[in-house]
Amino acid sequence: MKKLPNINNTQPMSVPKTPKSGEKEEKTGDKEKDKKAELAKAQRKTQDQDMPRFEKGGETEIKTVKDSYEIIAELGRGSFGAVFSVIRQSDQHVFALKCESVHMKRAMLPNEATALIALNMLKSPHFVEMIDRGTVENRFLFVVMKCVGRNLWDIRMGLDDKRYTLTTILRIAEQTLAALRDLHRVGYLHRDIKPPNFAVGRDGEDDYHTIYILDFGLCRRIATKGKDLRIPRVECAFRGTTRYASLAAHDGKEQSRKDDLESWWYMITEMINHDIPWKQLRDRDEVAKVKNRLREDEEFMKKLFNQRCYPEMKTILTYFDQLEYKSIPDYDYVFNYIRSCAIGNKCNLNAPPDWDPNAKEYRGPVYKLGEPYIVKALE
Ligand SMILES: Nc1ncnc2c1ncn2[C@@H]1O[C@H](COP(=O)(O)OP(=O)(O)OP(=O)(O)O)[C@@H](O)[C@H]1O
Repeated sequence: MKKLPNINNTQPMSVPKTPKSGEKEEKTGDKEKDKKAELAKAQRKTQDQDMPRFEKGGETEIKTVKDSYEIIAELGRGSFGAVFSVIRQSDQHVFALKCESVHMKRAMLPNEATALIALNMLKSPHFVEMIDRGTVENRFLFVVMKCVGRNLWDIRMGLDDKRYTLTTILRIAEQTLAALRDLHRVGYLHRDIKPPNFAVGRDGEDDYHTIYILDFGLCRRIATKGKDLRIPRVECAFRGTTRYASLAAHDGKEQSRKDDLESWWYMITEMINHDIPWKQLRDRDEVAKVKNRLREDEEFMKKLFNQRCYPEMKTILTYFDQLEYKSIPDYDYVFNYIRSCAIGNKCNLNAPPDWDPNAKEYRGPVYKLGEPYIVKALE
């Protein structure tokens, strides 16, 4: 086996402990559950066998018509398959290679690749560039894209007390909001907004303070040429992750831009309060009940925030709740409340983010106000 180069910047990623993304968690009896679990285990085994086997020697290179890529390390493994760091042989640049077994019941990677192509038409600092794609016959599909660093869940789990500072949270809020706005501008919904699906640039690189949006396996195209929004389906299967799912997703309704934003609100709320009241709950209906209580019981919400950012976060949630399926959210309005939260709490916005405490100052992308919703170049 070839000697592998040492890639200092590539950090292995642990599997996030957040609830996993799901499609349809049906309520079934014990026997049926066991049968399903066994089937899933068998399917998982086949999928695992389909993945590149670079560690056992031999399989270190993946070829496409454009180039060839040497596998260096495994970055993550999930329900979909696996992500590896690779070196492009023509120029020795590092990229990430995301693989999905051809034996998946429902292929997600082709959807992700189509979305990435559309996203790359807009030069957003929060999108990773997809540079290549291909198939290894009868085993796996793959896409080659920019390699990023740790995700927002893993970073938090590695901090003292597992807590971000408020300054970092508000920077995260600002960048992830901009990422969502840009995604929606290209005509896509994400439908699985959660901390593991955002990652920062790689340590030591210029973009270490930039946050990227990842994992478009569940995303859905909502806009097409000349048409802003698809007609909503009457009933939809659950898509997303229970902890961060919007109330509409809980109700089996068609999701739209407002639902990604509602998930974003739960994600930021969890960071501000170091917790979320429905964290321990597994039943989706029980989780929805607590999310509803947040709206109905002012004291419950006040207590949750313990004064920190309460007025701003409450205003933002009230605004999201007023939006309809077809509404184009006012992202700048939300950003202004995030900024006012930073000013009210005397945050030093020049401070570096918690994942880079030794940096002189913050150098992430700043939120741009007044971005047109319809992007002319994409029309
Ligand atoms: N471009 C990339 N560069 C570096 N690491 C990446 C990249 N894309 C994904 N990863 C890492 O690989 C892991 C899995 O990736 P991703 O979230 O895309 O897959 P997933 O399994 O579909 O997600 P889920 O956990 O929702 O099932 C994550 O830990 C993520 O941080």
